[in-house]
Amino acid sequence: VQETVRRRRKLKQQFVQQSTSTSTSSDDLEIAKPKLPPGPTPLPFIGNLLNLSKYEKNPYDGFSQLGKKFGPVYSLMMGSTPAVVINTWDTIKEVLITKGNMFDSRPDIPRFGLYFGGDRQHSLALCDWSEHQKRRMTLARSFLMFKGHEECFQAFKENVQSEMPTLTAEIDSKLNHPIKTKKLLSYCAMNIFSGYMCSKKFQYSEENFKDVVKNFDFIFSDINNGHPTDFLPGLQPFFSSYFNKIKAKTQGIRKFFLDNICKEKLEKLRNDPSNITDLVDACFANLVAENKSDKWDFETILYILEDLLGGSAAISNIVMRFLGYILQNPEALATLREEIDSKIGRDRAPTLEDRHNMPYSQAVLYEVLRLTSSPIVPHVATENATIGGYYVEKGSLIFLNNYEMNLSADLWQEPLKFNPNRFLVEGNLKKPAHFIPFSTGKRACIGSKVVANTTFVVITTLLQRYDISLPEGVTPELPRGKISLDWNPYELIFSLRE
Ligand code: HEM
Repeated sequence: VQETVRRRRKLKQQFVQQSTSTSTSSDDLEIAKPKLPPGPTPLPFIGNLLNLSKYEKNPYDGFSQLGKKFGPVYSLMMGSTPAVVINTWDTIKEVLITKGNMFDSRPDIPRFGLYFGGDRQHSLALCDWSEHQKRRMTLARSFLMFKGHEECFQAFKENVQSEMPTLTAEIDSKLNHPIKTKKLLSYCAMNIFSGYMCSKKFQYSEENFKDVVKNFDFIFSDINNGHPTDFLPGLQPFFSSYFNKIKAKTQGIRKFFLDNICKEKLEKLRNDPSNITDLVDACFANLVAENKSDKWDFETILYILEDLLGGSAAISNIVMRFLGYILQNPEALATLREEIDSKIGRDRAPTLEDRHNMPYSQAVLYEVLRLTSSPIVPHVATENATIGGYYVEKGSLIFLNNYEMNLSADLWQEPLKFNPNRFLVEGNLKKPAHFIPFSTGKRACIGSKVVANTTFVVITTLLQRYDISLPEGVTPELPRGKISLDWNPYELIFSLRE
């Protein structure tokens, strides 16, 4: 502990010296006197992990509780890694926007590499920022955020809508009985994603496809939960079978895409390099780029595909949560139905364009996201810096407490109550600036539009066609602080509407 404190004092001194040597005005000299954030005293080896141990299921709740004692910005030692927790909108903005370039890395957690063939830099979400990442994200964003890409939006729209008859046919074959709904929604979401990104869809009955979707859900759930080795890497030898399981599952996923998508796609591109019809083609175009520095290797593309297709697991989980909440809130369900019946009716299928005309359905999604309170992936300081006037050393982990932004009684009335109307003002959708379920700034989520659009079409299709209920005695468990639910969290019963 003394060593850590000594090291941090030395770093602070260096930082102050650096700042003062380049300062010219008295204002700059003021800025050059930051104080260290307060925080609980760390123990040797484990740091402050004990302070968080009783919040194992939702560490961000723990971050909020410790904030009541230590203030809105405080320091922790996660094992031997220094960390800073920030609990206010002003400091979150400072990290994500004003000083975004100083906090754009990700933590070096052993599992992060394991998901991506041993190197987390292969991942879009878990890598540090780099020129290579910028190029990958520019390409991915153009396909997923649709900005200025009307043809992408149209292709996505056709994909989502054309998957709905497959989903309803599956449900129709099991009417009035409990159905493993999350499983069906996972197949549906994966087909929408692979249809759109790779121009390829699969049968829900294909064994390989079923395995890969289940493996993706496992990995997604694993990422959503913490693990003892994250901050105590010395424990890795005790978890070798768990690590091997992750390795086997991710290798299986990669092999599936290699065999079922990439080989075919490469062949097509070799025959006609100008024939670019989807995101995989656009990635492969970089494989054969003429300028050497623009070239991507085959692995890069495989991992991009894996990362983005894996996003489909977020969809099935959030749709399950959406259904779980409205089934427990009959008033919201009735209002949602009324909106569907009045704006779409019963005679035509819902379309993506309907979304902008249906603010209540959007407000319900916001309320589901607020109560879910999925964390922002931790950022890492790339240089010595300050947050809220406190000194933060290079390499510190930054926990941006979204849970506090979503559930603080200072920011919301009756924060634990399910009330979509809080997002409506005179019938129009309104969201407070501090509500950022997809984060903001240079590392913000690029899946937000895909989430909003897919969830909208799936939910409206189901509610337009079916009465949905929970089996007798079942109450959905909807844990906060993560998106993922179990593989079969609760079954649902569908019957055709009168
Ligand atoms: C309900 C669903 C989802 C939620 C709540 C969500 C939320 C988030 C959040 C909070 C971040 C971290 C941003 C930051 O560190 O500042 C993130 C990153 C990311 N998300 Fe999502 N996400 C969802 C679904 C998706 C989907 C479906 C995709 C892909 C199709 C996706 C792709 C990504 C990527 C690639 C990043 C990394 C961005 C970067 O590090 O530069 N997300 N997401």
